[in-house]
Amino acid sequence: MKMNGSTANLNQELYSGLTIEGKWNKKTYTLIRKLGEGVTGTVYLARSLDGNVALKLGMDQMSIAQEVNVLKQFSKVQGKILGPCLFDVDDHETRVISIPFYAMEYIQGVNFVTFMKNRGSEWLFVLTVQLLNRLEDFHQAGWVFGDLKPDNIIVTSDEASVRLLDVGGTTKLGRAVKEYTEYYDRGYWGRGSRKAEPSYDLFSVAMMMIDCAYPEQIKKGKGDGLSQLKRMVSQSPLLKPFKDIIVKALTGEFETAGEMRNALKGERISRKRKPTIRDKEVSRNQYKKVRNHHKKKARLTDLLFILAFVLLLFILYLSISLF
Ligand SMILES: Nc1ncnc2c1ncn2[C@@H]1O[C@H](COP(=O)(O)OP(=O)(O)OP(=O)(O)O)[C@@H](O)[C@H]1O
Repeated sequence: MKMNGSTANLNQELYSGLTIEGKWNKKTYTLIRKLGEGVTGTVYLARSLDGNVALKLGMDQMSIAQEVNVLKQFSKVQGKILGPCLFDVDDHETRVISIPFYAMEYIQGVNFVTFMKNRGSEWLFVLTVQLLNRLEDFHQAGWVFGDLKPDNIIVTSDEASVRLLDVGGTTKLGRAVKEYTEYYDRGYWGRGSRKAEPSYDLFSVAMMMIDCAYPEQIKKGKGDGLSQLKRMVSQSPLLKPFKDIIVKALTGEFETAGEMRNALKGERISRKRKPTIRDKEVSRNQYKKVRNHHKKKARLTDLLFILAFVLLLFILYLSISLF
């Protein structure tokens, strides 16, 4: 990530251990450690009187205000968790500059792709379904997430649930996507426009699923991007069950996140119904067991029948010899 002049100035003013007090609301925050840095500012884990929070500090009043606006709008969407909760908005005054900041819910966990390391298709199914549910909430509230990438998708440490971070890229449906990362952008791969519509986010979901299957991001070749991506999808055992669904998301065939989620669920149901080689082996063994059991039973009945017959002959012989 490029660091501009103002981000460098900002970083000179901030360090772990520093306690800042908001100019207006007078709440204090002690910076614990840096969580990350984006184009619009730096995010710190900080301690407040109410517990730990994520504090985003920036140099540009306008971009911080825009992010705050988006977070405020999200909080109006009842009953849905769209982004992190917003707690406080204020300014930190130093001797030389004024640093606007906001405090939000600290979401603890690891990013989507890191979480998927050494995990199989079942986890990929569970997490992608959760992610699609989150995106569906966004779309239904009239937004496209836009800058969907592993860093912005956290799988929480407590209950492995998917949460979305960084509202900087969220764009109203129908407008041009505000912020994107080339690799996850369908325009870059020649697969459509940057118009904010659900299929824009679904392309990024497909790219992230591909990310989970390879240790490094794919380098885009010279030819047709789609053929290259399709090849990567078919070569991966992790992605095999979702192959057709990923390709559909790459080619914009799903209109909503719900459609993609239902396709994943449908695929899983049919996968469970199809007997696997192991299932077949188990039922073959069971069949052998039952057959042997029947054979043994038949042999015993034959033996009993012969014994009864011999006994009858013996009784007959005795009665003839006696009379
Ligand atoms: N609420 C939060 N809880 C936990 N970590 C967070 C939170 N918000 C941000 N982070 C961390 O801080 C990093 C920087 O976040 P930020 O939103 O500033 O920018 P970004 O997504 O990296 O980049 P850009 O500004 O270019 O979109 C994130 O990648 C994430 O690791």
